[in-house]
Amino acid sequence: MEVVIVPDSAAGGDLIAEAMADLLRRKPDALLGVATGSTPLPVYEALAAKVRAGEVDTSRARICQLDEYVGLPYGHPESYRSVVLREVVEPLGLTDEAFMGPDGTAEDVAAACADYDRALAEAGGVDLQLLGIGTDGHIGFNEPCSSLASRTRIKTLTQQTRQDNARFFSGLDEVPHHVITQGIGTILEARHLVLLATGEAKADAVALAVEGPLSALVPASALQLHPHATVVVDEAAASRLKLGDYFRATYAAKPAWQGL
Ligand SMILES: N[C@@H]1[C@@H](O)[C@H](O)[C@@H](COP(=O)(O)O)O[C@@H]1O
Repeated sequence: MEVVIVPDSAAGGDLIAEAMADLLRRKPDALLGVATGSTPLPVYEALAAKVRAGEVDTSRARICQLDEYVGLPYGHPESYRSVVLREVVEPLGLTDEAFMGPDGTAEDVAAACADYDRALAEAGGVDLQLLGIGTDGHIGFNEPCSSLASRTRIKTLTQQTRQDNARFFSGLDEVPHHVITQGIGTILEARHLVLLATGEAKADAVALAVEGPLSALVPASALQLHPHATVVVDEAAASRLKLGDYFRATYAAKPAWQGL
């Protein structure tokens, strides 16, 4: 696992957008897995700016969702499908054709989950999966004690996560209890995992994920199992890392040709 400590969220966004652009220059139809929440927005803004500046062509890029609420009506502004279309697909000038996600409106949720895992595999697998982290250490919507081998499935949100996400809804009661999320096993199949965490509120979760034991209690610790995992954190999110100085020195000495 590589840990990169950046001064602020904008620098983290630039760094990851450049990694995505670099991937798309090598593989124009790369499948990019995207995350929702506030944290990844600087990544999407920086990537869209690169497209406008002619630095990268995303016209053949493919985008896939990490997770979804169950039961929000199609077109609900806070369904993750709507969020990803609004924040990623449209700004990159892509159409719905380039986009795939699990069906949170399906009557047969188990079948929708299995369908999504199959669709990801048939698409050739995810090339780069961007992740955020919940304050409880979740990735996607894999809450604490999710199996490290889990596949895409339905999960029940913790009260903490529902409270954290209530800001996107008119109140806590509006936040669904159930979600579909790529499993931890599914996420680990992506070729490159990039987790972005910013702000003091994520510092404990980051320290446990990076330096704690591998544990289902901290789902993000599963990144320790992945051969190509990059954790990008700002100073506040890095503040509880014991090895912060080592991570800084290692990144400062990294040959530029290696990229992320
Ligand atoms: N399912 C999403 C996660 O993918 C995201 O990482 C998390 C943190 O969001 P934020 O970046 O807004 O803190 O929120 C939700 O739970």
